Amino acid sequence: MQGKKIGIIGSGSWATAMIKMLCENDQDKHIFWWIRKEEDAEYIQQFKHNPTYLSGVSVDLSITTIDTNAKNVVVNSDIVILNTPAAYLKDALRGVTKEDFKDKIVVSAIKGIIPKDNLIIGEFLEQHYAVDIERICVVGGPCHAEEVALGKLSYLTFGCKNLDSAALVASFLSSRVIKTILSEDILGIEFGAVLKNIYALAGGICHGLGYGDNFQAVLVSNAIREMRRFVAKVDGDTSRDVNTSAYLGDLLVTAYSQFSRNRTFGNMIGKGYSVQSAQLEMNMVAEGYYASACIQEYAEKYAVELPICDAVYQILYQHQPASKIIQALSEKLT
Ligand SMILES: NC(=O)C1=CN([C@@H]2O[C@H](COP(=O)(O)OP(=O)(O)OC[C@H]3O[C@@H](n4cnc5c(N)ncnc54)[C@H](O)[C@@H]3O)[C@@H](O)[C@H]2O)C=CC1
Ligand SMILES: O=C(CO)COP(=O)(O)O
Repeated sequence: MQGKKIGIIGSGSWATAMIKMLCENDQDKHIFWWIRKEEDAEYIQQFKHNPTYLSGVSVDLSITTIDTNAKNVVVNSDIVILNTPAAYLKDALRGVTKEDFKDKIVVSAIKGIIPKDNLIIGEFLEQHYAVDIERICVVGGPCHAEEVALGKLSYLTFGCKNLDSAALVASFLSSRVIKTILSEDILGIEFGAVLKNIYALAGGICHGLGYGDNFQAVLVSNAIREMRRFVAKVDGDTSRDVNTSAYLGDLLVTAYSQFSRNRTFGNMIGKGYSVQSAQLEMNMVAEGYYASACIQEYAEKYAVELPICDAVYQILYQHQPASKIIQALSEKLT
């Protein structure tokens, strides 16, 4: 086995899109891919496709080992990419120890907060697995798995305090159609991604209620300012440029794209679906639903006003009528 060994933990759309990026990138490597369900692993082994997500993507089994044991994948890899929804990460890593993560570069492709622990993934890795901040990398930027599957030109931002590590990870995912950007702003990229999901959910709710593009534009304009205020409050950095692709870019793609899980989920809520029925209707996870509850605690902790996040929380968790809450929100937007 030549080159670096790269592990992927996750078997949904984004993990499958990353498998495509890795398989199409021409650097020497071997991939270890954790698949949650035994039957899916057998299917991929036989047919070289994920049966459930992005089934058009073909898996190069000459450089990919499929495994249903996450510990094996972590232990065998030099670089481990975490790619489950945040709510399932602890479950996916059951049995994996701090020792297993020792000296690895650990990459989070997750855009969510671990519910109950209320930790973004970087914090979770430091606290639960003693992963040093220099070895934690996050992947952000506007990039839908479905467009990666279609070979559409996309840009990813790799955030790491150690830019050499960010560059190393990026070098395995880049290609003619995947451009990479490096950044040291792990915290900003992580929180930006968490918040944009909540804002896209708000946009979906408004669309479902019948608000038009004029209002959506005002909502998104307020959302990026709310994001900047929040992240600056968390780390005290007021110089961050949120108009770049990892922040504004990701907010725009999630707020407007037909592929967005969060917008689709919000749209159903705006149309009157209950949270449960909207979740059942989608075979995918809208991270913004979980993040909405978690971010309330952060807002209190950092004493920062987040009117859009508050509105989403009142609709999803306090069962307030969406039309009344969005009407009240609309009075606060500028
Ligand atoms: N889909 C996309 O285009 C992008 C997704 N992301 C992020 O990637 C992360 C993964 O999301 P997706 O791949 O989109 O997920 P998805 O919504 O496509 O798939 C759901 C995933 O959850 C897993 N799952 C369902 N029930 C589970 C359980 N009980 N225990 C463990 N796992 C379970 C499924 O196996 C599947 O991997 C999220 O944080 C998302 O925000 C980031 C960028 C793009
Ligand atoms: O983060 C994403 C694209 O950058 C995916 O999230 P959505 O599917 O909600 O847009």
